[in-house]
Amino acid sequence: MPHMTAGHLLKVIAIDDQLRVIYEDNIHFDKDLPEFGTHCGVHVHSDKLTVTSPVLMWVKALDMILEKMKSSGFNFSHVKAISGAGQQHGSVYWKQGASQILKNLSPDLPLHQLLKACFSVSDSPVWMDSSTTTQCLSLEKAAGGAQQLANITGSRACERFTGNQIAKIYSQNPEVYAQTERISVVSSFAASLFLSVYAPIDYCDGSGMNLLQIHDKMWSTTCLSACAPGLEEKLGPVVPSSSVLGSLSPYYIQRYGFSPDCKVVAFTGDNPASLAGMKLKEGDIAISLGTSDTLFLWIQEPTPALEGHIFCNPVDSKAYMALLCFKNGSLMRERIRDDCASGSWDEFSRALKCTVVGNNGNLGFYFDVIEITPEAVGIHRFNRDNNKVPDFPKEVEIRALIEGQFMAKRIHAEKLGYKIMPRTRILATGGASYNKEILQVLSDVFSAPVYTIDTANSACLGCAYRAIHGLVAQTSVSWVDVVKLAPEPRLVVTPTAGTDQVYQPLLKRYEALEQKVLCNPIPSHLAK
Ligand SMILES: Nc1ncnc2c1ncn2[C@@H]1O[C@H](COP(=O)(O)OP(=O)(O)O)[C@@H](O)[C@H]1O
Ligand SMILES: O=C(CO)[C@@H](O)[C@H](O)COP(=O)(O)O
Repeated sequence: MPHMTAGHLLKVIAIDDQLRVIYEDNIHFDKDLPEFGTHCGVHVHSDKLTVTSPVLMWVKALDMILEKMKSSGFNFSHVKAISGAGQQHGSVYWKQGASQILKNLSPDLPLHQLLKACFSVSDSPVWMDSSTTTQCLSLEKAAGGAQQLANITGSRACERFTGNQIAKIYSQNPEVYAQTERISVVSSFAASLFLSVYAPIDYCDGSGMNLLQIHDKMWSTTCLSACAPGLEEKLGPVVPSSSVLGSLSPYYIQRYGFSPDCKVVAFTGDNPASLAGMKLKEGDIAISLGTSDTLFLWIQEPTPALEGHIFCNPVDSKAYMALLCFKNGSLMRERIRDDCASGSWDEFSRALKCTVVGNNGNLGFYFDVIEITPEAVGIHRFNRDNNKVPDFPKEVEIRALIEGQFMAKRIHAEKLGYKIMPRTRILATGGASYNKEILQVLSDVFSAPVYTIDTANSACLGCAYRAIHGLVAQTSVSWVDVVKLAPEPRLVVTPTAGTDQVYQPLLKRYEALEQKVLCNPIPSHLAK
């Protein structure tokens, strides 16, 4: 059961009926599709706030990965269902007439040639974009304030959320908006490619738009009309995340040999998909260390706040998930790795091993790009006396980065009401969860054991499980039954004895220093 997710890679996993992974591969946007000139899959524009990806790059990556599967001899005819995930909040703008082209795809040609003329916006805004502050302010005003908007949609207005991105396109280019017949999020866009008709947005990814009422799962008319006219029609319906959307398009049956019985199950966001892939239980805390770092929890009763987000739950339509997003994740770690560890993860890990827990009181904040949690930018280093210092020795810098990233996660999770208990398990995923030394710091800072699943690619795996769930969700088979054969998370590290005493005072200091960093004005060229 293949399925797709888009970060700076397009990935695929296929599993068999015992939930064993039988195929896994990816396309690296920068390396495999250099003609699009992206860095980490995106273009950062000169204002440093606008961040986009070429939509045709995503389409071509899908062509490439399917061709790779075909040449490796993958048997497409056995696939019963496809589901997938995409980075959250990013959006795709289909031009008037695109639905007709989509319906009549010739199996002789690759998708990127067939769909060339289908998009009214060729560079899709992605989750890293933070250029819509004006639109956020007016949306909060229209909803009766930031908290009120959070009560309705699960989040206060956020620059990257799709409603604000649409509002920006409408206000700057009303003619482009008028030429758009349908707006998809990245996940529903990918599902549309497999269906050859526009796919509905699922409840869960819909909750990352500042447009959906998370309680009754209907579009909010107040929010829609505050963003752009006629928006409901361009967004189409929303559906439960486990819905079967329809059968796979004949294009794939003829070109790759899929079965005509293969179903497409609703696609969703990458973080919700990870929640599914990790078999999260109540009380667990999931930390994804991907391009962005995210922390999420399964919750029953949503209490939206000004910080963090509440999304509908991807596997239980009565439940929710809470999420915190940290923008300076892997790319920040890579930058410090390149500056302080000659570009080698091994050298980076050695530095973590040879430095002491608590870093002798040295603390750092590392935000190359404007951070989401907390809202701050720049690199700020403090010695044990809380004095700002211009630099640290290389090993100290590496530990300060990793300890700082995890202290921020613990502090902000606790602000959301999360309490670390003796039975707390941290489930780690994403590219950096391959790194045991990084996970040891995570375990020490949280004073809790860290588990991983066999693939760091939990979003992809979660969608394979969701594909099976979609097929049986109409019957009485529950999610828990569907994933019962899936391997249990594996214990990787436990907290080093005595570290809690070291981190308790450091966490207090970090929280106080964070306030100082916030107070520093954001440089005017980066001001939101
Ligand atoms: N051994 C490692 N140590 C730390 N980070 C790593 C290691 N291997 C890969 N990574 C990081 O993982 C990131 C990719 O994570 P991934 O979860 O695949 O990304 P995405 O969020 O785009 O799906 C890379 O940017 C890289 O920095
Ligand atoms: O904006 C968020 C969550 O709110 C991000 O987590 C995106 O969903 C992008 O994910 P990655 O590319 O880091 O996987």
